[in-house]
Amino acid sequence: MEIIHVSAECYPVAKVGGLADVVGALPKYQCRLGHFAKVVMPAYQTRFVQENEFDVVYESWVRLGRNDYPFRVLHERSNKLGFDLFLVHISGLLDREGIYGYADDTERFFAFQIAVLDWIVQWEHRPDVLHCHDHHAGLVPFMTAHCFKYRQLSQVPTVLTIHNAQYQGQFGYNKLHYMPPFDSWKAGELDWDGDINPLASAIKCAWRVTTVSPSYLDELGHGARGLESLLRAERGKSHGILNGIDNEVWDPQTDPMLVKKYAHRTVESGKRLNKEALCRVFELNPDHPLFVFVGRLVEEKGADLLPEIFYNAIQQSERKISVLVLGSGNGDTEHRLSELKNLFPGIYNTYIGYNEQLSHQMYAGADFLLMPSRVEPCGLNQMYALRYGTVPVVRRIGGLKDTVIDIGDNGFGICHDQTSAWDVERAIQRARELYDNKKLFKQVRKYMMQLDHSWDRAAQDYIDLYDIK
Ligand SMILES: Nc1ncnc2c1ncn2[C@@H]1O[C@H](COP(=O)(O)OP(=O)(O)O[C@H]2O[C@H](CO)[C@@H](O)[C@H](O)[C@H]2O)[C@@H](O)[C@H]1O
Repeated sequence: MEIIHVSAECYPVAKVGGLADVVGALPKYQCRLGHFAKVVMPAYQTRFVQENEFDVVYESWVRLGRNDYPFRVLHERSNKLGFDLFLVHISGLLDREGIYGYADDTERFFAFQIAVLDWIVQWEHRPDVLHCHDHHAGLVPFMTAHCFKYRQLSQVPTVLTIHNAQYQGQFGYNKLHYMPPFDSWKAGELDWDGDINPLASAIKCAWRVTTVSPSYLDELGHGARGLESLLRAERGKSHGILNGIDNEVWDPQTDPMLVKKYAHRTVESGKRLNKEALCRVFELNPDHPLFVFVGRLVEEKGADLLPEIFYNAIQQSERKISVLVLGSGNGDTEHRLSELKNLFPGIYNTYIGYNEQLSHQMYAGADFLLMPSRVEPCGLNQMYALRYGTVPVVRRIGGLKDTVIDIGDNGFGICHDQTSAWDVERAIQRARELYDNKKLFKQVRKYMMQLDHSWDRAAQDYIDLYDIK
């Protein structure tokens, strides 16, 4: 089967969050199952793009309104990622250092999707599936179904994977003319609530819709930033497939970013050395349980509550915990988290920014990883934590509910039901009790490191889904 993944992110080419991890791993595992999975994404100015070699496989131009943008499709030469990687290079639009957050993001991703289809439609053969990830690829199902110039692709099944329905990419009808000529009777399939909404359009037009965990699919029916009724209406073609993790990138036995590599048999000494190194850099006490948070500092992750949670938890523990935060996002949260350093030197520290290596070192060096998310479609961090022997402290929601079992239920994590400071503080207290129960703590760590969350299962689940005809 030939599967084309269309995405805005792919690790290690360009990463903002979990979308990149999934698109960097799923195709690799699909190829290992004997299929031809490929990724096509924008050519940003990232290190990976600058340091690797590419061949030009197609050249043309995209028209957006009155502007013409020449574009090139580049193919990575060495198959470095374990699948074919194609980049769409559009000068002036996509070739920037950042991935999102520009005033013309609508134009950028519109042009990207048109370029992708212009390229694919002139192939001599048809791919078996176009697999679109999130709203940046959300106009593809509409375009293949209704744009005249893509008629030859109209029979190619399209799959939409929703990694996060909080972001929908909506824009006004003043940009409708960017769309290549289409059957205007079908314009309603672009619309949601008076806007053109790429995510809603993809939910309507895609052949199948998937979410990144089964619980998230259920939750979207009553919380999806306005798309609840649409998701309920399209439930029949929707499936929840739990993400996996790339066991090769995330393996404490081989991870080159760690100070000391370790396996489940050597978890105690291995984690101790990583913890000491981390605590040295951030001036924390390695004898206290180390709680960490890694992620985007946004409300959906519960990051706005972290300053209050840490303030209270540090007092409640009589200053006998260590805390380290890595993340960036909301300016006010960043500021409040940084301020806390002045109150609790030697106990609390924070790194505002993005740092892949530090994230690995934190999963390895920490005792507990906090994820007090309000919304968590799947969550990968908790699965990385499990693999590195770090106990996840999570809210029971979305994929967190599907992957973490509380120690009270003979599991390996600490769960709480709400995203409130009180709930998280209670959970931290339970975590301290677990830390003090050395025998149980050791047992739990060893056990969770042997859980299998690799992509093998989920990669096959997607293949089974494409196969339903
Ligand atoms: N400052 C920083 N420095 C270094 N690394 C950082 C970082 N901030 C985040 N990361 C990394 O980014 C990734 C975050 O992945 P998540 O799946 O937890 O969340 P995200 O909300 O981005 O993804 C969305 O898509 C994924 C994939 O489907 C879903 O799991 C998730 O629930 C959904 O919200 C992890 O690899 C984490 O280590």
